[in-house]
Amino acid sequence: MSIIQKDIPYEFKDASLLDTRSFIGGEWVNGSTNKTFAVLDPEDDELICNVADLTREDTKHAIEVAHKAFLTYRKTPPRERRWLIRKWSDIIKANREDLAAICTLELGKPYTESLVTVDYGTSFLDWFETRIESLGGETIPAARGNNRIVTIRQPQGVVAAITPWNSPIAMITRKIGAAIAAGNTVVCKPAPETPLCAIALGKLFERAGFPKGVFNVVTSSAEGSADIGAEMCENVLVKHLSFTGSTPVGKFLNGECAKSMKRTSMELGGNAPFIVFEDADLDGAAEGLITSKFRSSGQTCVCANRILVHQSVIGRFKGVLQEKLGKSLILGSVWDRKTNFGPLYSSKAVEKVKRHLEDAQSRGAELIMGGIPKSEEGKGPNFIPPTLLVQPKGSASREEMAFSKEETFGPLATLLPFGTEEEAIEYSNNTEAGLAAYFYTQDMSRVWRVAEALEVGMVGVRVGLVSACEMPFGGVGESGAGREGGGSCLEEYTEVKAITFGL
Ligand SMILES: NC(=O)c1ccc[n+]([C@@H]2O[C@H](COP(=O)([O-])OP(=O)(O)OC[C@H]3O[C@@H](n4cnc5c(N)ncnc54)[C@H](O)[C@@H]3O)[C@@H](O)[C@H]2O)c1
Ligand SMILES: O=CCCC(=O)O
Repeated sequence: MSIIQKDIPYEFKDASLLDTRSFIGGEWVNGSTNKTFAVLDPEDDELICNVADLTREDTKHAIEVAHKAFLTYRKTPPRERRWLIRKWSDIIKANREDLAAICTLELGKPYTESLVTVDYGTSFLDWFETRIESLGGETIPAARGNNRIVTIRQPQGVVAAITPWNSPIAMITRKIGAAIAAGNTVVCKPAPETPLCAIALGKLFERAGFPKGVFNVVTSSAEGSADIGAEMCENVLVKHLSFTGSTPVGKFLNGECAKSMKRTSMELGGNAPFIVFEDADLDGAAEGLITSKFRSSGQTCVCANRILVHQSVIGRFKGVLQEKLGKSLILGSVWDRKTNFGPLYSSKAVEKVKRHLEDAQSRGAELIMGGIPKSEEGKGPNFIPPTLLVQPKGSASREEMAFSKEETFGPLATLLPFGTEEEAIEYSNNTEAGLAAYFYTQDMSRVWRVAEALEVGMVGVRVGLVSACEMPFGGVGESGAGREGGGSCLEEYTEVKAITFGL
């Protein structure tokens, strides 16, 4: 019997991937209190199912189980770990469509886009697999002639992972895959809005043949998350907290972990500038902006948020963008294969976009297309169409606009005119965040100058998408610390041990 309490236009090939229980030590459990929390469909806010709401005690148990598993899993030879990661990836690929459907159901992401998300998620596992056997140390010439120094890399132990709703497959494979590939065990708390993808990944993990307790999923309600986070930060068996989510929560958890000097990886919020210089290819820049701004309906940490267009081309750029927006974004049911633009994940998200839109308009920005639909014309309670505004030259200071100070996390693009390169860089860097930045120019010396001047972890030059498993993903400033993916992806989850030999 399906756990889904509503009708959806999709038939699962393997309905056993859908479960409402947590996964601890290879067992599927309801938690000590048998309490549950509701998971809603963002397309209509209807109930999908009720999922096990675990407690701090349950989390403590999961950490102990993961620790016990670590004591043997850490000895698993690299080649064996490699085959296990490969098998997990292959099994996910074989269940690609069902997993995408689960993502569509709980995140409201259009089905075709969810397929891309599954592929993005498995790309990390495939990448980690290639790195496992070369995760070695170094030989260091010793100043004392009768000494020899070598380093080895060892896994850390239990890694606690906390993940967000906005990318419920890739944010799990990106951190958990790396931790497990490096020989650690994991307890993961997925976001309360999207626990079903994490549960399904647990089911597929189980089938890959890993020892019990290597990957554990602890589901919890929004109200219970702080308690689970407290256990993860305070339990001495946890050696590393890997968090992806908002900056305020990340700062808090980082502070808690500092009390026991736990290692942390913090992938936090962004506020990406997107600059179109006067010599840019406007077609390419408009396409890049659509990708960067409207991917996942604007709900990614690397989405363009502050869009600067040189004052001499802003009129032409607006026209090109408007035309391309009308052609490339297809709104409709998230189950329709043609749809590539869906609702926001919740009414909370709608409220924020509305606040940013009203704020921009109150400061003089002109609405060109989109806007908040009236309830009778909307495609569901959480739907906002691609919305474009232009700030006329000379009106209120752009630094005061709400989106200049915090990420909108929605499909709202306000074009801001600028005059000089220095002005564009100054505005771009005028934020506590520092995750991604994008710019379009044809001038090679400007490419280097601007790329070096932007205070961020990732720069896109003439591209609207930088995310890729082989690129080190992460930010500076309040966007976090540490990198996921890229060349040092597994090193993040190891400790270096130096061994000095006397001859
Ligand atoms: N830098 C990146 O790689 C990256 C990737 C995706 C999302 N993000 C950021 O994530 C944010 C959106 O995600 P969100 O709204 O789910 O963020 P959030 O911080 O509200 O929640 C993230 C996770 O933390 C949990 N959580 C919340 N309070 C907690 C606490 N006190 N203790 C323990 N866990 C707690 C939530 O339940 C969820 O699982 C955006 O700011 C976005 O930019 C960053
Ligand atoms: O939202 C943040 C992650 C999205 C990505 O990896 O591109």
